[in-house]
Amino acid sequence: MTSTDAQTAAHLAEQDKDAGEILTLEVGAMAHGGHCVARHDGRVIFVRHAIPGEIVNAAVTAGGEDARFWRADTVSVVRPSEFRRSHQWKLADSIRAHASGRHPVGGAEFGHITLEHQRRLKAQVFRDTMTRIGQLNVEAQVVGVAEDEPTGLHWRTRNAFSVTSSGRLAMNVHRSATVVPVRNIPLGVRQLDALQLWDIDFSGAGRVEVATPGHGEEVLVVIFPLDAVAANKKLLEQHIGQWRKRLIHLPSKVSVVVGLRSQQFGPLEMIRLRGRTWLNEVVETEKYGSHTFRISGDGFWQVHRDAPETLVNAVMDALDVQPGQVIADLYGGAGLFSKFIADGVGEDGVVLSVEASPGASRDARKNLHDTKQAFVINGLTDRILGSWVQRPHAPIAKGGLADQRVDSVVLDPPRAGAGRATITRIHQLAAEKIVYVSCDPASFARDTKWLVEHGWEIEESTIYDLFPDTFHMEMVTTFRPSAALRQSRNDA
Ligand SMILES: C[S@@+](CC[C@H](N)C(=O)[O-])C[C@H]1O[C@@H](n2cnc3c(N)ncnc32)[C@H](O)[C@@H]1O
Repeated sequence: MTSTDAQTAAHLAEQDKDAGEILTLEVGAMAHGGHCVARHDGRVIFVRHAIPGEIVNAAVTAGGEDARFWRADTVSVVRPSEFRRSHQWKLADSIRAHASGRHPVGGAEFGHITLEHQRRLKAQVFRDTMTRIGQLNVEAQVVGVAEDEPTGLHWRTRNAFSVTSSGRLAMNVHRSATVVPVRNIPLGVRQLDALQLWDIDFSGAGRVEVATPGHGEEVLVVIFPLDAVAANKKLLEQHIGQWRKRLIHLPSKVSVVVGLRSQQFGPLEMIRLRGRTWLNEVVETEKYGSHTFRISGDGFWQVHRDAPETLVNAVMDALDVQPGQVIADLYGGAGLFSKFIADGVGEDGVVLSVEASPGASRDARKNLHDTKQAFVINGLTDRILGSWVQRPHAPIAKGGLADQRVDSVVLDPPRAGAGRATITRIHQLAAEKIVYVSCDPASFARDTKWLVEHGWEIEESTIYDLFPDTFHMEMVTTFRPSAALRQSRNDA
């Protein structure tokens, strides 16, 4: 143990009586979540900021006699991997952070690994997760975005910040409420750093979200007040007055709103401080044309600057849309896929875009208003599917399918996946094809297992590296009915 490692042990032990012990570990495979699996005295330890095959000194960050497993952060490397490089972001670099007596911020846990090897590890994590949870052997290739820098930096168009007690933008330490002020975001698009939001005092805010589209100059800043501020009208007004003054010097293309939300999926009340409550996102593809989308302050949008184009191409290629088809776009957001699918099915076809958030559904209605074949249905996927399955003869506006059969289903659920009930209902639609867009291998593996139990087979699966320098990945997978499922449908 070096003297720096000893300092690390001391500062960790101050915060958690079980933590702080420095262990020398030979680390094994990368697991889902961005940590390598190691063993010490018969105990499993999840080690972050390491690379499979390395020997590292790691400081225990969560321990305890009764814990099923411990967690540890690499603080120095005894035998480095040939794929190790110096971390791209000082505040997220575990080795430099612990050497200066603090924890690294979360969000760039693969920054110490060469981009090529990050992608190999993502393929391995996907394969292992599919075997362990999905009980299936699936190989998928990892495809990067062609324009990505070899460093894996400068791609995030959506960035969320905590706020320090003195009002500065900050990032959270992994699994912790501890915040670290930031003065740049290396993973963010360059336009974000240029705004210098770090110099602004956001006192009174609990969170600040910044949307900086990959293509264009518009920016939307959403300030979420602390609960105590949101609950006190006079205090809120005071802070709004201060934020308005402090943000006055920002370029004219920067819109700022205050966001107040009372419940998940409830509408976001937006108080406009300057500019608009939404921005435009332009999606240009060579094969499927271009569209502009209006995205409000609380609306979901794919995070990598080139993710919308990449996923539209992948989903449209997988669907192979034909004129006149009926296609369900579940978890449809602001209508990204629905808009391109609507072009493909044409006026004789139907697109059913299902989305739970009222704000995103409002955006979807605006984005799809000139396509009469597209219907935006606001509600929970599970409930809408239940209604389609039970009342297929009812008109679409009354919760039915107007007697039409769904040809293909696209689903792009949040990280938690779709869940068993929703998967069963999707199966009951008896479509010819399911295209599943997933950002989480574990929930995807679980949902796949249920689809396979219902008789579906994977035709093709591709992993898109839309989150470089992090452990996250995006999968697009096409499922087809197996021969047995087809037979049982014919027999029915
Ligand atoms: C990963 S995003 C995908 C959005 C869209 N496909 C896109 O690419 O822009 C998931 C979306 O599902 C919505 N959502 C989450 N849970 C839902 C549910 N149970 N039913 C319907 N929509 C849901 C979220 O509001 C979000 O817009």
